[in-house]
Amino acid sequence: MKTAVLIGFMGAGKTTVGHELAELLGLPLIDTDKEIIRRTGQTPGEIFATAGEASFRELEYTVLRDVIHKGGVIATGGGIVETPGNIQLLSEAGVPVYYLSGSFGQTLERLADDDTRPILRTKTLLEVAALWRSRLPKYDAAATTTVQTDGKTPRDIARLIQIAFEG
Ligand SMILES: Nc1ncnc2c1ncn2[C@@H]1O[C@H](COP(=O)(O)OP(=O)(O)OP(=O)(O)O)[C@@H](O)[C@H]1O
Ligand SMILES: O=C(O)C1=C[C@@H](O)[C@@H](O)[C@H](O)C1
Ligand SMILES: [Mg+2]
Repeated sequence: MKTAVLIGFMGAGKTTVGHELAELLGLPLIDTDKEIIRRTGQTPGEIFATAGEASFRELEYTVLRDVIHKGGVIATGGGIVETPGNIQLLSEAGVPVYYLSGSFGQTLERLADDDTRPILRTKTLLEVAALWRSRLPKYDAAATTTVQTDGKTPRDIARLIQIAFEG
């Protein structure tokens, strides 16, 4: 079965676009955050608060390693590029990796009323901006294709990816 991976910052739309893309491609959707919840019974927020971020990153690596060869649309967590082992898994698998790239303002605006991201709950805006700056080159390096998302609906974005994927 074919595989397409979505990466990008929190709020980029990986989960939302992932649903649309999976439907368009007729593939299952695997969301690494949801898979972690399924396996542990805890949300990312709960794991960050109890076991800590390092434990969450280990779980995230294990999930990506387990699913990368299964086939399907893989919507990753925003911090997937923080673990070098994940970058290696993606590059060794040789699968297309789509980076959902938008402006800082539009991306974070989508999460204004959302308190489920532990990183946004515990960091100041300046710290989130610093995280954004430090992550952009990592998304760029891990991606095989960058998709601009500002002003586009999730369906539009999924269609653009479908065209690139079916090439
Ligand atoms: N292109 C878009 N246009 C408008 N709203 C969007 C778009 N993409 C996502 N959203 C909205 O933004 C919010 C965050 O989207 P989503 O959960 O898909 O982000 P994510 O990239 O999966 O984030 P995370 O890294 O935290 O998992 C949701 O409320 C979603 O409906
Ligand atoms: O950007 C991040 O580091 C995160 C994004 C979410 O998808 C979750 O994976 C978790 O909240 C951490
Ligand atoms: Mg998501």
